[in-house]
Amino acid sequence: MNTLQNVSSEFYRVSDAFASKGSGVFLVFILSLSTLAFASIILRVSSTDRVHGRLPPGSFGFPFIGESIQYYASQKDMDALGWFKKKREKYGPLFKSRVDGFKTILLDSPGGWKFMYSEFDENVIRVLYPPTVRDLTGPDSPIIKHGRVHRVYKSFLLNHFSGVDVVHRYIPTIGKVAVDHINSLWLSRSDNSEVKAQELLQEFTFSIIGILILGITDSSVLEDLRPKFEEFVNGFVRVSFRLNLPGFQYHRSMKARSQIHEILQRSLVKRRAELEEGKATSTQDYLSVMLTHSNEDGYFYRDAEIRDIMLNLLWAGFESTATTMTMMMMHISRNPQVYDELIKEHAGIASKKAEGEALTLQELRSMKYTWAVMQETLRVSPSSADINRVAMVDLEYKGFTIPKGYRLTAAAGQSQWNPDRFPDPTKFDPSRFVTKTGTRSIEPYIFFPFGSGLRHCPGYELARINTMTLFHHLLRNVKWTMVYLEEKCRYRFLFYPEKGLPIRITKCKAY
Ligand code: HEM
Repeated sequence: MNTLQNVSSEFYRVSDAFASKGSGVFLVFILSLSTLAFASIILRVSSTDRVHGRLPPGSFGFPFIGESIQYYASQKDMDALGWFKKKREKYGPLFKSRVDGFKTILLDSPGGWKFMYSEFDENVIRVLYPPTVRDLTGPDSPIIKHGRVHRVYKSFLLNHFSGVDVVHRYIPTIGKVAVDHINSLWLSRSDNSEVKAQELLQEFTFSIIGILILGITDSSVLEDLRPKFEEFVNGFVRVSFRLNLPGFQYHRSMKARSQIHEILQRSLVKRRAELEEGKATSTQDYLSVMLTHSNEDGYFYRDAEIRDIMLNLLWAGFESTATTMTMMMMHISRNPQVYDELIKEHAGIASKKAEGEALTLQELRSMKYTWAVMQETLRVSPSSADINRVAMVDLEYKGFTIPKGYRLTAAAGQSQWNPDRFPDPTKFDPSRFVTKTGTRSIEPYIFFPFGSGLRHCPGYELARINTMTLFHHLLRNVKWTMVYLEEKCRYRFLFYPEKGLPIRITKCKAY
């Protein structure tokens, strides 16, 4: 084990003790120990590695915090002249730094990103999540697992969640939820009063995931779940010590996690009974699938695993999709020519359909311009700003050694905001992804909003269909204007409009 792994595991051990105990005596004891441990961490982190080979160029910056401040500042702001660019000019497309306490190798080339994504063997490169994410997602969470356990889970998920036949089944439900949502929440507010688009879009995404994944159709259950889920998510996005004590965000989020598990367990027990009584089908949603199908080893998931999987999917699918839709709405509002192109595309599709007829998968896939608008949204305002892995052995890349225990990081902004790859990067221009005759192909490994390789997002198709469907019905029925056209965006691991995108809605029949 090298220094970093010693440091990380020591840090995690101390942090584990903090996280699990709450008594006063224990706290005093732990506080003293942790002061010593922290001092030793600082000393050891500052010490030099014994590296076999040549490290990539760069500097680690200050002990422990390293260059985290510069790193996060450059992720917030699409300033092509920022820290990333200075580093690239000084060191080239592969450089070392220290971010979040980790000795980190930042990769800034398609070849480097391809290398990082080749998580071909968990004994070589692994996915890396911080301990708070590990705690909140749970011990049975498959996304933090590696190797065979992860692969079997992933293929189960993809078979039962993203296959074409499954997607066909989901489409009418998504269409119905979208129309009901617009009728009840958008058209009812079309008196030009101010409303926050972000909240409406979150409501929609939550209902879809609630129905398709958790199998919750009862709106009172969803209403009960929602505030608990928000508290749970705060544990990922707010900076907090990993202290399971009242007053700390970590404690509130872990408590919310237990409350959500209770709700999920009730849904699970209810569904099991409904399946036995023939009142539910084995494929009506992902909950039914998990209760009735075994994975490829012939193994049925335990209740604890099902709860963790459901909560993981809710977490992974909710914020990313809702935020992407919100940012997409903001970009459309600011670019009237994009709005006009969208109307043209959707009017063309609607003209071939009877009033109220559901969209088909083929029609959703034919929405090339809308898809380009969604991609351009994810380019300008990425919803996964960085992807992290850890080297499990000393790795060799381009004549350099990436030592065991080092973090490998691909920062979306480095690629997506680079003027050499995307000219005039601050301009919102969907034509980067689409031509008059179809989709424009993008060089591999320069744009990866849904990741790549083994960890590629399994919710990709769902996110796309949700967005295409909702915008088809929204553009048809309402016109919105931003209250603050120059509203700024904040970055908290995702980009959010600072004020929640207040808009005014009016009814319209665009096509
Ligand atoms: C616009 C919406 C979305 C974006 C931009 C997005 C992005 C991503 C990215 C970049 C990753 C890869 C992370 C890595 O390599 O470390 C990922 C993984 C994942 N996503 Fe999504 N996602 C979206 C929607 C969804 C939805 C709707 C779901 C499910 C309901 C979902 C479930 C997951 C899961 C479970 C993983 C982990 C996969 C694994 O560990 O193998 N995502 N997503």
